[in-house]
Amino acid sequence: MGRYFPLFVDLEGKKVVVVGAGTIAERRIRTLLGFGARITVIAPEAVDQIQTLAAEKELVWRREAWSGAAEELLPGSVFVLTAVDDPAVNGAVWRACKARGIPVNRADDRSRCDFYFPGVAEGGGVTVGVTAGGKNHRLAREVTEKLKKWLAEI
Ligand SMILES: C[C@@]1(CC(=O)O)C2=NC(=C\c3[nH]c(c(CCC(=O)O)c3CC(=O)O)Cc3[nH]c(c(CC(=O)O)c3CCC(=O)O)/C=C3\N/C(=C\2)[C@@H](CCC(=O)O)[C@]3(C)CC(=O)O)/[C@H]1CCC(=O)O
Ligand SMILES: NC(=O)c1ccc[n+]([C@@H]2O[C@H](COP(=O)([O-])OP(=O)(O)OC[C@H]3O[C@@H](n4cnc5c(N)ncnc54)[C@H](O)[C@@H]3O)[C@@H](O)[C@H]2O)c1
Repeated sequence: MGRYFPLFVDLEGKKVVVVGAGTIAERRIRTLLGFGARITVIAPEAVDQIQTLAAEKELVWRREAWSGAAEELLPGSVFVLTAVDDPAVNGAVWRACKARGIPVNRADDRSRCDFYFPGVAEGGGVTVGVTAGGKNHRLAREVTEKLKKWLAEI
């Protein structure tokens, strides 16, 4: 795998589908909401924070397991994140997205990501996305934290 190009995407008012509503989905949803995305979450169970966001109408939670019927929710999604604790489900979501040409990120398999979810640092009107090329999320976090501190000072 080569290096990934850092693309900056306008998400304001745009649809993003997230499959799974656990710890990883919640962290990523928070980041995406900060960029104005209109999020639909598909999962039978959700962590409290996602339930609260749904109750506050910050996102739409479809309380259902991934299925063929849920595929109808994919069209129009700028990209899809799948962060389910079951590789079979993540694989099914991945295939459905590939069949429709929708960029997809599988949180459990770096080799099945059309894009990586970056560490995001913002400050002083600057947005930085950090990746270690899929090979070292700890390093990505460390660099992101340093950048956040540095950006807060400018
Ligand atoms: C940067 C950050 C953004 C974010 O996630 O928000 C991020 N991972 C973060 C944290 C983190 N990741 C993992 C743990 C738990 C384990 C631990 O503690 O060590 C924790 C810690 C935690 O969750 O606290 C495990 C893990 N990660 C991946 C796999 C699958 C694989 O490698 O194949 C597995 C094994 C899963 C399993 O066990 O099945 C894959 C990916 N993770 C990526 C991004 C993508 C680019 C990475 C890069 O740049 O190199 C990439 C390649 C694809 C993608 O998912 O986009 C964020 C840190 C920044 C922050 O927190 O601010
Ligand atoms: N990329 C990363 O940074 C990273 C970090 C840690 C873990 N992971 C991977 O991400 C996966 C999710 O981690 P987590 O900690 O958020 O898990 P979690 O257990 O907190 O959440 C799993 C979610 O998947 C949902 N789910 C289960 N079956 C489903 C189905 N059939 N259809 C739709 N949703 C379903 C559950 O309801 C729950 O909301 C892990 O299995 C791991 O492989 C990735």
